[in-house]
Amino acid sequence: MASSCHMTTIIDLTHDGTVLDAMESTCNDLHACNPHRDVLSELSSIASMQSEVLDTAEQQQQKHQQLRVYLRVRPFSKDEISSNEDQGCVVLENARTVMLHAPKGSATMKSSEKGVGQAIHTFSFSQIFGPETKQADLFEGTIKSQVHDYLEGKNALVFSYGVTNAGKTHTIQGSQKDPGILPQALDVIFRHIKGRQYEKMDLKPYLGSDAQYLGPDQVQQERNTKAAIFALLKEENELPRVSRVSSHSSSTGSLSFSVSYDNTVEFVAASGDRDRSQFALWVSFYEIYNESVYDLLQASPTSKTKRRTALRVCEDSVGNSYVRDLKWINVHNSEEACKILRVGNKNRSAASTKMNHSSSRSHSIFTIKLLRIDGTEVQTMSELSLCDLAGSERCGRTKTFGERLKEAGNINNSLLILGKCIAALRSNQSDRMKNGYIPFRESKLTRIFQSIFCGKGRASMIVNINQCASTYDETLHVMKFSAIAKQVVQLIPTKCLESLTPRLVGRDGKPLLKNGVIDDQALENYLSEEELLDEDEADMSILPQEDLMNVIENLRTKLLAERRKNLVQEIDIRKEMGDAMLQQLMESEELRNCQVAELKESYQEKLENTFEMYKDALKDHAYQRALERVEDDYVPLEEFIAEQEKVEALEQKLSGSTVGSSMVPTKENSSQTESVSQPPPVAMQEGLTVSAGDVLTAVSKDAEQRKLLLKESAMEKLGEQKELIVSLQKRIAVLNDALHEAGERFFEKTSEIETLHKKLADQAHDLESIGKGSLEKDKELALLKEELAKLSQQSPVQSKPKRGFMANIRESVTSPRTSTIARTLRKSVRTTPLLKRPFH
Ligand SMILES: Nc1ncnc2c1ncn2[C@@H]1O[C@H](COP(=O)(O)OP(=O)(O)OP(=O)(O)O)[C@@H](O)[C@H]1O
Repeated sequence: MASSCHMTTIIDLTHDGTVLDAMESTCNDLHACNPHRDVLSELSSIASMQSEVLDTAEQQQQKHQQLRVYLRVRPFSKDEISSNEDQGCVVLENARTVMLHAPKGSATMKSSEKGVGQAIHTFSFSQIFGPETKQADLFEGTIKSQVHDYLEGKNALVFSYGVTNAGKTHTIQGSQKDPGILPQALDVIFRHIKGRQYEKMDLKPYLGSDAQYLGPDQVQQERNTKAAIFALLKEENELPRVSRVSSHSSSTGSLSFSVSYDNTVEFVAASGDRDRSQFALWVSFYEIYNESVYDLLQASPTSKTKRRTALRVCEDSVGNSYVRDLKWINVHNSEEACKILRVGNKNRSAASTKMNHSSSRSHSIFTIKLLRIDGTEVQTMSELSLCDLAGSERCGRTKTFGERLKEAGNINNSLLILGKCIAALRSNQSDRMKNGYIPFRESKLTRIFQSIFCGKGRASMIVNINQCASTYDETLHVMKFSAIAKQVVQLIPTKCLESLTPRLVGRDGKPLLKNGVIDDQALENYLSEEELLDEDEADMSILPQEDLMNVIENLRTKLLAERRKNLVQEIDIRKEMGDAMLQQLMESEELRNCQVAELKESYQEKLENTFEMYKDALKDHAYQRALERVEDDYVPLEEFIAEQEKVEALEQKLSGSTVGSSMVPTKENSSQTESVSQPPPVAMQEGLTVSAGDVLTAVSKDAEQRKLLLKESAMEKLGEQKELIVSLQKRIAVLNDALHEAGERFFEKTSEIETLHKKLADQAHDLESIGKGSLEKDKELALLKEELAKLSQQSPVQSKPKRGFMANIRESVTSPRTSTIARTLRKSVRTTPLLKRPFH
């Protein structure tokens, strides 16, 4: 089997020894499949810190306070079984360990087959709840202790996390027969405060952690608001009822909860010493969609054009975040609370339908604030929030575009920031010296629950998964995220509870209560929330003036320091950027110079070669011409020497005959003489009477003359050749100049050619559009022709003039255009090879 040859990753975060390796492998795998790589670097750092063994007492305590992360596995639906989703991907090893086997075809399996990542992963949780787990058991095993702490005045936050359709809402809200942890918690709370309810409705949660005293008119206003909200359900004519026989039940209208959980007795017993206290319960229900907060108790506008009002997240004077203008409704029993839940669900689905998005794309938060009141004094105020997170699937899978992409981005972003905060918290906790930045303010979700993560309450997470093979990769991603979340240790200082005592504030920022008695003067000065809230972000106006001045002074100092820091940073950045730009400019300048030099060199070489070629050609030509001229009159030297020798021989012969007797030339001799010296001496022709001495003299004179003639002609030719050479040299110089000039012109022409290239491209483009236009015109013409043909058929009398008309159209529409195009085409055809011809 393929999976057997792949390595198994054990991510057992409860055993210190294995943590390091496990986290590292988690991070590696996340790198392979998770787009949020920056979180992962932070997560890797957690892994390294985990290597420290938790064995001191303090660390042991921390271990107990680790963020509790539970796993709930949803059972298969019938459809899923029939579509072969059950491929044994999720195997529960024991109550704390689960093994994930990548199915065939999943990205994880493909990666592991390529040698990246593993096909089998093991994860451990605080507790695992299998598919058969009952809702009551889940409540018992998960948030029961948190609800207990809540009743004692501590804050609690529960996240329900997982991909869409994994069972998050089922876990929180449940169904009619199977109520989730929220109705069960409400049931427990109301059973706890039964008979001790503060009925007056005049003490209400205010800002982040304070309480507000309401005047009679304001109380009336609260009643009206509550009635108006409940009225939204009246049309459905469902009366919620709580029936408790052997089990406890509550209703949310269409959701009629039957709560079988019955462990509230222990809570009541535990708080027996506080019997004198009374309790007021206020609830709110809101959602965070696309990084905007919307009150789910505010009916969404019916008009399509009207938008829902987004609420602002603010901080009070002690840094507690709260949603400004959020509706808080005083509820007296589970039914009322569940009605609120139902109204919220209704508004949520109405808004999502109107906006054309699935409600699972928003985070919904149901908050219950419990005020413990002694007389007229609010002793404690605790908060229980149940947060049903949006589906955790990523963009790639959902194939989102436009608004959906933004939405998916925001969902992923808030979950990413949640992950970042968790990682940063863990990192800071591991290294006491470290005080790293925790990006709470980067998403609405983390900003609202910042105080809980910072020790003002306990958080837990219920991770929901389905076992479907088709969603395996997403499920693995969810598991890895939760493995990291489980590493967060929540340090909750015991002193923190004292600071939770809510204050009632007046106009001057002083508490309305003095020693447990309402200060009438302060009450008179009491301003409405609207008047107090000048600032959007932090409601500083509720502070005493002195404190306010201090705060302002502090802020001013901080601002100055921050500005200075910014200025220095800006200067540094500017300098850095300037240097970088200068460097870049210099580099590009150098590159350009090199290119120019190279180009110059290559052209110079080409020019020199061309020049040499021309020079050689000219020399050759000049030489040939000179040779041609000389050839006509040229007497070869050998011939000349042979002639001279003959003359000399003749001279010798003649001198011989002068010494002996008078020489009578024989026929032979005369013919010899004739052949040797031409023309023969006149005396010889005249008769044999001429003496030999005279003949000799005449012959030698003739030879002398011939010599002189030859010499003169040779000298003449030499002079001519010299002149020719000089003139050729001059011509070469002229040609040199011309070549230089040609070189320069070549550069000019090259740039011109480039421009022409561009023009040509433009013209080709124009031509194309003209061509298109021409086609259209042709079509029109064809239509016209058709119409004309039809018309001519209809009225034969007019056929002659129509033909002429058509011919005109053809001539005026077709010919000029065709000729223009043809001309342009011809031109471009002629131009192209010219431009392409290389320069020699
Ligand atoms: N433990 C369970 N037992 C039986 N049915 C369950 C369980 N968990 C979920 N379901 C059913 O599975 C379906 C999907 O559950 P649910 O709507 O809670 O998923 P979800 O994660 O909240 O989805 P979304 O993100 O779309 O809100 C519902 O029909 C629900 O009734």
